[in-house]
Amino acid sequence: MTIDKRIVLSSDHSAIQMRQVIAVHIKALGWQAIDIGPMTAESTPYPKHGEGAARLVASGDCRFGILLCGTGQGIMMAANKVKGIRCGVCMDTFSARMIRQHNDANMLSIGVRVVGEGLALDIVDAFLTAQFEGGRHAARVEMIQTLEM
Ligand SMILES: O=C(CO)[C@H](O)[C@H](O)COP(=O)(O)O
Repeated sequence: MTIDKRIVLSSDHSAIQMRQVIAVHIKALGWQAIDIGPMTAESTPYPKHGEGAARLVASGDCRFGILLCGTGQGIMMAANKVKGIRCGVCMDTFSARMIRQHNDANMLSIGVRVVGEGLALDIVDAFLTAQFEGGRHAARVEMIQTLEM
């Protein structure tokens, strides 16, 4: 399968089950799920899991990344410290669509203590089916990239 179809998944201990549900879901949609764990529910710090997934996206090994923690916020903050990552927390499908269309986000973060499974899967679908619109948005994304230099 090409890199274009590879999605890295990671979380902290709060989201082991939801991560597995999302992995099954995206595989059914034709994506390859690269699940880098953690595999047990033992307490584990979200920054290292956010960073690990972000490095696979930033290096080009994976097209997208999906992150999960209790609120989605901490793991998103960690991922966004990695150069080249644009990750947003989404709790609704509109935002999930817009972070692709306007922000060319390459990672999505969801708070599993905030949204239920059905909505989380809809958020994933919205993120994966939307396309970056370019145009006026491209210059703005370039401005974000300039901040990384
Ligand atoms: O949402 C999170 C980070 O933004 C974490 O999942 C949350 O802080 C973990 O909390 P706890 O150790 O009480 O399970």
